[in-house]
Amino acid sequence: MEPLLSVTDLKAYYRTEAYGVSRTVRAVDGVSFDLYPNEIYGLAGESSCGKTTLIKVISGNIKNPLRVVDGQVRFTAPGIDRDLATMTTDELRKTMRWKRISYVMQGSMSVLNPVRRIVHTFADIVATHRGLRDRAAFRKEMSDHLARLGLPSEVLRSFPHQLSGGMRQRVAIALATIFQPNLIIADEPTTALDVVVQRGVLQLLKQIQADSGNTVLLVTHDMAVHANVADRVMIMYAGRIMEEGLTETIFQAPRHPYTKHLIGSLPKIGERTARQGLPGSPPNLSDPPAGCRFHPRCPAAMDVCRTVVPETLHLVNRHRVACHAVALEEGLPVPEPDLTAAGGGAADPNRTEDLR
Ligand SMILES: Nc1ncnc2c1ncn2[C@@H]1O[C@H](COP(=O)(O)OP(=O)(O)OP(=O)(O)O)[C@@H](O)[C@H]1O
Repeated sequence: MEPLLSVTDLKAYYRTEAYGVSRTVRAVDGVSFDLYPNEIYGLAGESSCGKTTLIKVISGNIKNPLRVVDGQVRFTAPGIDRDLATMTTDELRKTMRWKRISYVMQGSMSVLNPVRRIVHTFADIVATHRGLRDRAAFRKEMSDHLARLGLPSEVLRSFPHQLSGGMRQRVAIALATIFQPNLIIADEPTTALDVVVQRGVLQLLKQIQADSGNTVLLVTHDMAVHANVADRVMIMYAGRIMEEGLTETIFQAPRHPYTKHLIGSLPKIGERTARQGLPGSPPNLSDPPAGCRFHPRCPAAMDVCRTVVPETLHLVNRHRVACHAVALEEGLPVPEPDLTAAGGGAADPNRTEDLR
């Protein structure tokens, strides 16, 4: 099957200037992955690992100081085959936003206007992106759409503040699916909600995906959400992909030490002792460590990890992992440490690269 979205060697950097000193933050640094029709793909990783930057690029929200430095974001669906990284913001807004790619974010108030009834927000979006002639037909269409999602049509007459947080988030999902987009990007969609409400919202996302056969890119740091909802999961750390695989593989047989740590830190029922955190914090991406970016925190780090960027290994069952220790476990050749690399990232091929 052909991917809906094929991201190839994407590099997206922030270039900032303060007190005459310029800094380049390598937030997404050589990322490649494919999203297929009819799947929920989970994107996981701690704060600052580059999740938001990656979805900014995919959703066409590229503004100064963010720049796409290299790579492709190819979107292929009936009637369209384009590299999103080369499209202008205006073109993306007119041809892709809502109709092809829609976006559900944490706390829906940013999409629901607090001083307007919900029906008006729906009408604005439809008027802008499809045109709105017959108001009665529009109301019927919206009521039917909400009914399909199990939502009462009365919400259309409400103001956002009259609804609970969970209901607002369901309305935001309804809004994002009006035009049956090929891709729904859900960015921490349940993070602000309590666990019971969270379950209902995730159930709705799953139901929509199953009914329409579209693709959901689910972005959250919460591994428990991925375990419950995603078909495949990708783990990012410091702007790079550490591991990707089917959800059951990632949770039952993780290979990368970082993935093992993320899964090991999930609470278990009946457990009374506190879980051990991983010492240290994600690196400063304007001066990332050489070699594997996880090596300063990795319990399995070897000399080679400090100087040579690990290649991505392709294991069975669509499982990918970038780790020298895993290569060793697999009996694959592991490079010698690069003795010419002098700390601070000199062995990182991207360090000499400048913004184009
Ligand atoms: N506008 C900006 N200017 C400079 N650096 C930025 C900017 N926005 C983000 N960054 C940096 O880019 C890196 C990746 O950030 P990003 O927000 O993509 O991570 P994230 O995984 O989404 O984290 P979070 O869950 O906290 O949003 C971080 O080092 C962050 O400090």
